[in-house]
Amino acid sequence: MDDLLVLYGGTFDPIHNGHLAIAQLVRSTMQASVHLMPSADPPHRSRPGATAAQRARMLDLAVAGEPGLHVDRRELARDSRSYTFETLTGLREGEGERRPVALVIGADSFLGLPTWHRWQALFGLCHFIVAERPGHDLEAPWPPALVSVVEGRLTRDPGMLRLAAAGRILRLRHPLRPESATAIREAIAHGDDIWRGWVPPAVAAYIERHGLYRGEDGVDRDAPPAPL
Ligand SMILES: Nc1ncnc2c1ncn2[C@@H]1O[C@H](COP(=O)(O)OP(=O)(O)OP(=O)(O)O)[C@@H](O)[C@H]1O
Ligand SMILES: O=C(O)c1ccc[n+]([C@@H]2O[C@H](COP(=O)([O-])O)[C@@H](O)[C@H]2O)c1
Repeated sequence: MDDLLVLYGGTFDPIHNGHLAIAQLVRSTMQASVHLMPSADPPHRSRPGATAAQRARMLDLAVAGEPGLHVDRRELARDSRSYTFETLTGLREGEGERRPVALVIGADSFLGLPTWHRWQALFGLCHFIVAERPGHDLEAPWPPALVSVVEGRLTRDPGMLRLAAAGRILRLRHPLRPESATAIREAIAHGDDIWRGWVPPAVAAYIERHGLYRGEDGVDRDAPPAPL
């Protein structure tokens, strides 16, 4: 069987130290590279405060000098909303059916899985690696739809994710990470410097240089377009 491919999808608007800590933990737990995969600008909901190109550039800066962490731009090649089902279906066309593929998601995303496009089919396409997150208790009762599909899939053994191509759910145990991209954007918009400690220094410098997240909706519309 081919080696495990680990993807960590997100808006990353911007990437923060919580994302990075989880990516590092997954790298060491799974003994595998982790590919951070920014989603495209969604056309049908409020757009991110930074463009897709800027969000991907901040990811590049965050993983520079981090062996085993990479940026995967496959969702940026499409100009429509990136449904994970479509991303993984496309990936399977290239990688085949047998390669183990795992998707890293936080507890909030996991508990909301039944709202995702063709979510039940995802278990035929990938494993899930679930990170705990403050305010989203994985011990509390789960949505009933999730319970019925998840049954028999949960594992605490990372090795299980290499024994099949898809379908397992690995729960990570780790110290909770309080960072959130919303809190970062809000702090910047309010002129509060606290956010600087929540992102890697190179990302903080990029945000400042490009005047990101200063406007009401996170976009500084008066700023001249800055080169990436
Ligand atoms: N502090 C955290 N702890 C655990 N998981 C996290 C944390 N922050 C983000 N994640 C997970 O990482 C993935 C990508 O997150 P995303 O880019 O949406 O960041 P976010 O901080 O949740 O952003 P926002 O506040 O804009 O919703 C999601 O699955 C999310 O659950
Ligand atoms: O496919 C879907 O319906 C779907 C719905 C919500 C989120 N996702 C994916 O989940 C990941 C985290 O999303 P977000 O919005 O929390 O950054 C990201 O890769 C999204 O593309 C996917």
